[in-house]
Amino acid sequence: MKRRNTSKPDETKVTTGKTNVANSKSKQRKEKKAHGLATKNQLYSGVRNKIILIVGLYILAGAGFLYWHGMGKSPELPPEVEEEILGSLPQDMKDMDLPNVGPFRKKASNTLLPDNKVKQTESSKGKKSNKTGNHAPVVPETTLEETKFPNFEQKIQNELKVKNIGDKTWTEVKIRKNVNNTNVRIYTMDDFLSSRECEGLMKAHDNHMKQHDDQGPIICFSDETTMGKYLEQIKEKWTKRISSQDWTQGTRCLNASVSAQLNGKLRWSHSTSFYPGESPFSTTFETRVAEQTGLNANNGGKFQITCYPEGVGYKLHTDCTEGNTDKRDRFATILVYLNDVIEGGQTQFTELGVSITPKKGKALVWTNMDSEGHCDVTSYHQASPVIKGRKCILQRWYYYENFPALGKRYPSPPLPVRSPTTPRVACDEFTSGSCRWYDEWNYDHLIDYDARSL
Ligand SMILES: O=C(O)CCC(=O)C(=O)O
Ligand SMILES: [Fe+2]
Repeated sequence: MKRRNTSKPDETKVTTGKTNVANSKSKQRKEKKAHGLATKNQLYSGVRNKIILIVGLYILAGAGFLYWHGMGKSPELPPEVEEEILGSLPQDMKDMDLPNVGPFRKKASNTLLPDNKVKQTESSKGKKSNKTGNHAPVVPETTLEETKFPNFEQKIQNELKVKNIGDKTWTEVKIRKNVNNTNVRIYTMDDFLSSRECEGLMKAHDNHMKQHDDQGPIICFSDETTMGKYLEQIKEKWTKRISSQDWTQGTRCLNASVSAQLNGKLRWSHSTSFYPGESPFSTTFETRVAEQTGLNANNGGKFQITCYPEGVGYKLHTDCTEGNTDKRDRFATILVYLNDVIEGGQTQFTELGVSITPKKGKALVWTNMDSEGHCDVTSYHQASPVIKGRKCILQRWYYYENFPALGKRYPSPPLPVRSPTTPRVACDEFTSGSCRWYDEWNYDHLIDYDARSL
């Protein structure tokens, strides 16, 4: 654009010169010369333009040909990527042939939930860490019969051993803060996922979200105080006082009608989950992870795609449970950025002074626990809010000690009563813009579930 503007005045000058020199022979000669030059220039530029046009057409035709023949496709990813990744995701776990795991095992739902109100959240006080991610593992009871999973193999994942393959190399991220002792190791690798894989995953997530378009979520809060803080933040748009009838009994979730009124007023990120074996991509990914990080596929849980809009981040948390005694906990996390973010959205390890900027295809892998299976609190991290653009990531958590139901879809809890496609929004640990929308339900919002884990 700029070039065209600067060259245009020069052309005008030549034309003006031509008309003003008509009476002088020398000027006429100059004029002829100038005219000749202009004609030659026109001729040259005509030829040049033609060449550019022909070369351009060839390039276009070549690109089209290559595209048609599948060049540039990542060999690992099948063509209908969004179908492959998420197309077959079951929306409802009712039909799945899974053992009855979790807190509902062998219990009728009427014996499960006491006549509790959300106010009664003493149970949550008993939690070891109130900053553990709301997606913290929901570990089914140990009595789960292993015979139901004949191929289950007990494995311990107590180390992260990154390996460079070809020109794909890991860089160890330097810890910038003085910490006395940390077991956290952080590595990054560019282009861990190809462009096509990243785009495919985002597209799959977006398409999956569209299926929920007409289904407003049910909104759950970790407790009433937290809810108060969120509502305070939107006080210009929300004046209603929440009373006990506004909750679904036995849960920390608002009922469907109040949730619907709140919908669109709070902001949140969106997560889509898929499980090992539900798509060819899951196998491609876990094989690549195993080869390049030593993280054993059998110790991996679900896969989670999360997209954050502007203004949304994710609270400061650990992926493992602080003070854990149970080693069925998240030893390591792998996170791949699926797109570039214009501004904001860094993954920040606050105790370690580390901040990673999202970059399409880049993987970030780190340890959350020590080699004995204790959660390391120096692994606290947060997603800083996206300032401009959108941020999408793929995450998978690898457990220190695996268990039979790891990486399997759990049967959904019966409460709140909802349609099979009703999503859930979890707002906890108040930090501006830390709510998350989930396409599946776990047990975190059930008062009784917390009480059981006391
Ligand atoms: O989005 C990020 O950068 C971090 C997300 C995260 O830590 C999590 O979801 O557990
Ligand atoms: Fe995390």
